[in-house]
Amino acid sequence: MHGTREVISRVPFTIRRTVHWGDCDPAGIVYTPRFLDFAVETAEAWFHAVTGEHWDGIRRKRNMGSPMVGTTLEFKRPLAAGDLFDLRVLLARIGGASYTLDISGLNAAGELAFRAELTPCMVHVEPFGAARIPDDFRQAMEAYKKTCDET
Ligand SMILES: CC(C)(COP(=O)(O)OP(=O)(O)OC[C@H]1O[C@@H](n2cnc3c(N)ncnc32)[C@H](O)[C@@H]1OP(=O)(O)O)[C@@H](O)C(=O)NCCC(=O)NCCSC(=O)c1cc(O)c2ccccc2c1O
Repeated sequence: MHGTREVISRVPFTIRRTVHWGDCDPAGIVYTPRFLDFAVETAEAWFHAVTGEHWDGIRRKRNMGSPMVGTTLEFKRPLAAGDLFDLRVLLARIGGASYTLDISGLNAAGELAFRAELTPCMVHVEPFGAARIPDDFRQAMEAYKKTCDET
């Protein structure tokens, strides 16, 4: 397949992606900062799929944002140009203002290539500050987490 990105599962939310030439360093394997891009792009798509709202929509309609307050990355196996890999999203925690996504990068053999934990925090833009996750988003996240936990 020469595709770039496609959603292959809604629960758990999973994106299949190709490693592009431009994702790689001169050694031909994915360059470290690209992994954070992969994870954040996936978090953006997950948020839209689960809440029905795009990040830009929360700014325009609710005067809110969702900046990251914490990230961790672990690298287990290299990915090379041309490789297909999956980004699978589990919702590890739903807090007051923040929540934590556990994103696994799985190679074509289904092995863990990398893992990212991302913690976005809901904020009000004006005046700027942390905000409780809105009830409709919270309900959607809880339903997603419950379905994943049961699967
Ligand atoms: C976001 C802040 C304003 C929060 O400040 P405050 O002091 O009020 O924070 P609290 O201590 O009360 O914590 C709130 C909440 O976050 C959890 N938390 C805080 N730090 C961490 C951490 N290091 N790891 C994990 N979790 C953390 C804390 O436990 C609380 O959670 P509860 O669930 O218990 O309520 C302030 O921190 C701030 O302004 N930070 C800077 C944010 C930033 O610049 N991020 C980096 C790049 S910007 C970005 O990523 C981004 C920006 C946007 O505008 C977006 C808009 C829309 C979508 C995505 C965006 C985006 O990704």
